[in-house]
Amino acid sequence: MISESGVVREARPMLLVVAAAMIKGGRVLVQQRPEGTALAGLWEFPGGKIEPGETPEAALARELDEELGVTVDPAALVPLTFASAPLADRHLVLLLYRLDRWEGVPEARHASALAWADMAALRRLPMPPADLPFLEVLAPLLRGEAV
Ligand SMILES: Nc1nc2c([nH]c(=O)n2[C@@H]2O[C@H](COP(=O)(O)OP(=O)(O)OP(=O)(O)O)[C@@H](O)[C@H]2O)c(=O)[nH]1
Repeated sequence: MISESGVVREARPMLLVVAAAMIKGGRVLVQQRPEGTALAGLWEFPGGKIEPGETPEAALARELDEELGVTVDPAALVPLTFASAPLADRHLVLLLYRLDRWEGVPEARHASALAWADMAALRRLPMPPADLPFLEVLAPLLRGEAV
C-alpha cells in the first residue's frame, strides 16, 4: 500500500519470531513442524513468537525450554542474522541467534523430530522459505570458521 506521502506501507500485521541456531561439532539442530500446524513437515530452527513484555532473548530462552527442555542463559544468545518476508496474512520478521552453550540434552517436546544437520544435510531438508537465506550465513559456522 502506498500512502499519500509516497511511503510504502505494510498492511499486514507483523509477526515477530525468534529462533536459535544451536551449533555443536559442525552441526546445527533443526526440528520438524508437527502435523496440524502451519508449514507442517518442514524443518526449522527451534523458537517461536515473542510474547508481549518479553525481550527477544527472554522469549527465545523460554521457547528453547518449552520445545527442547534445555536451559539457556539469555546472555549466551548471539544475534546472527534475520529474515523479513510475507507469511500468510502477516509479515514475518524472524530473528536468528547463534547459540553454542546450553544445559540439558535437547528432546522433541513439540516437534515431530529433531536432527543435528551438517551443511550437506541442511541443504537437503525442506525448510520454510524465510529460512533459506540463513543457510549461507550458517555455512562458515558449520565449517568451524569464525565469523
Ligand atoms: N520457530 C521458527 N519459526 C519459523 C521459522 N521459519 C519460519 O518461517 N517460522 C515461522 O514463524 C512462526 C513461528 O510460530 P510458532 O507457531 O512456531 O510459534 P510459537 O512456538 O510461539 O507457537 P504457538 O502459537 O503454538 O505458541 C510460524 O509461522 C513458523 O512457520 C524457524 O526457523 N523457526
